[in-house]
Amino acid sequence: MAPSPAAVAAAMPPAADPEREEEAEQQQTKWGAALEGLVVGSYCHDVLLRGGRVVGETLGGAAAFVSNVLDAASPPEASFAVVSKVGPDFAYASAPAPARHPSLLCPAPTTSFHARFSDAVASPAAHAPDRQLRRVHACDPIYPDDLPERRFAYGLAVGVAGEVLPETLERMIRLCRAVLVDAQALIRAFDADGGGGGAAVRHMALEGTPYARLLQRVAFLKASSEEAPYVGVETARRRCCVIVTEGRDGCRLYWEGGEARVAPFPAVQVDPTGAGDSYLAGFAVGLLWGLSATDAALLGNFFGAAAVSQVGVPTFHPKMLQAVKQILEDKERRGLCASCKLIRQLTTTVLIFARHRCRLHRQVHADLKFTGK
Ligand SMILES: Nc1ncnc2c1ncn2[C@@H]1O[C@H](COP(=O)(O)OP(=O)(O)O)[C@@H](O)[C@H]1O
Ligand SMILES: O=P([O-])([O-])O[C@@H]1[C@@H](O)[C@H](O)[C@@H](O)[C@H](O)[C@@H]1O
Repeated sequence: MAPSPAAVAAAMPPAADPEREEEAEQQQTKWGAALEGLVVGSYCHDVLLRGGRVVGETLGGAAAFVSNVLDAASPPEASFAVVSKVGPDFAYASAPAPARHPSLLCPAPTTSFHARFSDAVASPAAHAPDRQLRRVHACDPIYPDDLPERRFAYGLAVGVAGEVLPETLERMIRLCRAVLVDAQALIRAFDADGGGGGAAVRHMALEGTPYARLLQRVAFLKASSEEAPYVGVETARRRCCVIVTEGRDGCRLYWEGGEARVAPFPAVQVDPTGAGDSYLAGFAVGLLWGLSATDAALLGNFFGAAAVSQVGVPTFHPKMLQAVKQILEDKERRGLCASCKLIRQLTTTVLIFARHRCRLHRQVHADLKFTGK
């Protein structure tokens, strides 16, 4: 029987609790000197197109969005390493939105995607696919030997172009105490170049892949509502806790014997790219701060909403981050764990910073000449 989300969340080591120092020390001896995470997945180049016209070119790849949130909101004692591969053409090693965590350099070109957005003003259905992806270049896969030879507190398998091989995921599971996986790393297939500029991205059933047998050793599997049918939620929830993100409707958690819906935060969607990635990182950060899985999902929704409010890898206002960290620290110190309180506090933060975000939108729009939805 799959463990409950509470049991799985407990597998993820929260930041130091002074009352549990001895236990923390023992865990650290077993799982490495620090509360260190391992992020595996390649950075990429994203080209955003609307009506056949390029409206934005940005740093992409789940690893970029994930490390952005981990850098911004992890507890002070938590760190992480990124294993990512890029080619000599990689454009964002020192650009204004840099890939701060170094990557392994390969002779192959950097993975790149073209995302085609429809001209529709707004999609009427919350779960309708909002973009068509084509993979234009694929860098080398990440092999088990590319991973550092040490233990990690947690791992995030966040490939975008099939680069996290089954044997690499297996190695992550061995090295990390708890592994969180984005389904997009496991179920993407790439149709041969049909002449339309790259390979169309489609999905295959998880059950038919070599990753399926590893699921029972994974803590959390996150899928978007578009990916969920390919994951097979009813089968997967018997092996691990499954999170289905539902765009502007928030998300749902499924485990064997239960499920929970977690409410979204308000956002003005500018560019949906990176919402799922930022969600997963926010969720992991929540667990590191010692939140329950459903409260951590709330933090996932918070960072997912922040991601859609900007083009490319989002910039967070330092005061907003300070406010969020204060909420998380208070919760830790005073043991406040009621979701409704967390919702109230985070919603207030969203509203306070909405004005700033609007200014930032205008600036980013002007910089990138992105036409918006
Ligand atoms: N328009 C939106 N308004 C508010 N939150 C959003 C919006 N779109 C996405 N999110 C947040 O980001 C999460 C991931 O978005 P989703 O679109 O489901 O994933 P993906 O980017 O993988 O398709 C959602 O669960 C939600 O928390
Ligand atoms: O939008 P999202 O699903 O969270 O994740 C996205 C991937 O699906 C896409 O392949 C990649 O090019 C983007 O940079 C981003 O990582």
